[in-house]
Amino acid sequence: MAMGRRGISKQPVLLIGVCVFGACLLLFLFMRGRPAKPAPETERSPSTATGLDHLNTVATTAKNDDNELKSQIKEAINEANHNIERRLTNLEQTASIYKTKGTYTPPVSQNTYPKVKNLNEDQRKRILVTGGAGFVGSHLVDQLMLQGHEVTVADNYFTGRRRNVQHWIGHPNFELLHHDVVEPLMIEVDQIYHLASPASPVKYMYNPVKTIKSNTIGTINVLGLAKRVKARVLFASTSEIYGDPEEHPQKETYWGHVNTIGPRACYDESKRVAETLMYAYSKRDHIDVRVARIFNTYGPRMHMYDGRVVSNFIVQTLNGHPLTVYAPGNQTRSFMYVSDLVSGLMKLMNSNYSLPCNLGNPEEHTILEFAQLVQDITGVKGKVSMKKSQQDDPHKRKPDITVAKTQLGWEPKVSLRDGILKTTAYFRKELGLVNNEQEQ
Ligand SMILES: O=C(O)[C@H]1O[C@H](OP(=O)(O)OP(=O)(O)OC[C@H]2O[C@@H](n3ccc(=O)[nH]c3=O)[C@H](O)[C@@H]2O)[C@H](O)[C@@H](O)[C@@H]1O
Repeated sequence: MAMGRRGISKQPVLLIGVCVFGACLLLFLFMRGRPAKPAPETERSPSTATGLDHLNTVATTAKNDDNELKSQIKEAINEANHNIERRLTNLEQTASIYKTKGTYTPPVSQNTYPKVKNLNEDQRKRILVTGGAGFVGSHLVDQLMLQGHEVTVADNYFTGRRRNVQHWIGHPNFELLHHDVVEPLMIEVDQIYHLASPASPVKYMYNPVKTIKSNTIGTINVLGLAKRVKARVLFASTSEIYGDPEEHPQKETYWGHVNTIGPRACYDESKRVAETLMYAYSKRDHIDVRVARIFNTYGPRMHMYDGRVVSNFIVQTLNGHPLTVYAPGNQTRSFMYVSDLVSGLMKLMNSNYSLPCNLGNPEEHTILEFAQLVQDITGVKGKVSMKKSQQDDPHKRKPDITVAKTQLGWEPKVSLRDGILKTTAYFRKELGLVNNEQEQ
């Protein structure tokens, strides 16, 4: 019996041995048969890359020495497994931080930040910027940080980008939350700049219901937070609440002319409701509110494919493509550089003025003139390609900024020429037409 058992038990061992050897041989032949074309480094994790390179080396050097081959392959597989386990542990740690804190700020290798002011406890405010990773939001965050405040950014990254605030990540005064304002947020703050909303017509028309939710439910959530923690709120409203205006230039007292069922209504009407909510909460719950009606703003950190006219024209010019002008071309806009807007927003927030306030540059141009200006300023000649008109596109727009001048002592400072030059320099970099060092 004993002899029989020993005889039977030898067979599976032998079988397993043959299988392992066969598998290794197949792997060896497979590696040898593969063309020597490694995947690009960016597509491979370091652990996978190390493991595969090792296997390749083993497979090509071991030749006929099967035992050596087997043990080296085993070693390579162990090493790859070990690396995978290590990376999994790291990911699990990250996930558990995210689960408990609702946020995860990865460590950054750099520890040099732009120099911020050292404010004492009384002067330093805790400030929330919704949409703070967006084009305007990130410039505002820069100024608030430089002034020495504690800044929390909440952004869902629909149009915002982490890279816009990358330079603050890890700073003790800065926190970045991946958060959509349609969900409530529970934090302690003294001031809220509520900027979260898509702003380019192309982007806000992409999902009209989502745009409406961001501006209505999002604003209710922000006002709810303001009520709980007694924070002052500034809402980023827009010149679009005037619709296709019948009064020119537009004063804050003008009630507007909006097509409630047109393609722009999701933005225009939800911004109008948001303004209404601001004053309804203010009246009922005594919340301190500010409403900025922002006119066409441009500058660095606009997305290359944002879709608005300034980024479109500059990128088209630099790419040598025709400039797309929507008919008729004699519609007008007044363009403000982003740093002017940021100083206006901060002045309004810290003023005693609580009624809506226009922030814009009153210098008005037709779109055809603007196309010519972009070419003159950049020094690159291009063609104009006339496209069919956009439904409900406002025919004219120009802010009356008397209120901002008298109540805030604010007016724009950056000329269109300087602003376009700075923005062009930014897009040159984005397009890879110049390296970073050259531009700085
Ligand atoms: O800043 C504002 O006051 C508001 O206006 C903008 O809307 P709009 O003025 O239509 O912005 P653009 O998309 O830049 O268009 C400006 C004009 O240029 C025209 N355009 C746009 C893009 C293009 O490639 N070609 C072109 O001729 C448009 O038809 C429009 O007449 C945005 O909707 C809002 O973010 C903002 O609140």
